[in-house]
Amino acid sequence: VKKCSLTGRWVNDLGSNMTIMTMKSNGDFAGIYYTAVSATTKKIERSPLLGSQHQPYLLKQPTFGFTVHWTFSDSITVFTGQCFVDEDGKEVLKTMWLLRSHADKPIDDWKATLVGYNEFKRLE
Ligand SMILES: O=C(CCCC[C@@H]1SC[C@@H]2NC(=O)N[C@@H]21)Nc1ccc([N+](=O)[O-])cc1
Repeated sequence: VKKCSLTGRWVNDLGSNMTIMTMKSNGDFAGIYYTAVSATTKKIERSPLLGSQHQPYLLKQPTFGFTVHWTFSDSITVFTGQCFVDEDGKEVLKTMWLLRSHADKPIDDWKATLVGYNEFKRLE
C-alpha cells in the first residue's frame, strides 16, 4: 500500500497540525499549517505551505522538505525530513526546521535563525 505519500492531515509533538491537500506527480505538494505555538504575541493564523517529496513508489521511506510562509509574523520556517513506517505500519515524519525571523539590520542577523526538530504522526 502507498505509505508515506504526505497528502492528508498530520499533527506534531507541539500539537501543531498540517493538512496537505495537493500532490503533483513530481512530488510537489501544497497545504495549510496551523502552529500551536509562536514566538510573537500576534494571533496565530493558518499559513500556507509548499513542499516536495520523493515518490514513495520509487523510494521507500522518502525524504521531503517544505516551507511555511507565516501569515501573522514576518518569518519563514523551512522543514526537512523523512517519512518512516514503524513496525505497526504507523507513519512518522522525523523533521528538523530552521525558523528565520526578520532582523532590523545586518548586525542583528546572528540572532535571527532558530533551529529545532519536530515529529509528526498522521491524524486518522
Ligand atoms: O512565531 C513565529 C511563527 C510561528 C513559528 C512556529 C514554529 S515553526 C517550528 C516549530 N514547529 C511548529 O509546529 N511550530 C514552531 N515566528 C517568529 C516570530 C518572532 C520571532 N522572534 O524572534 O521575535 C521569531 C519567530
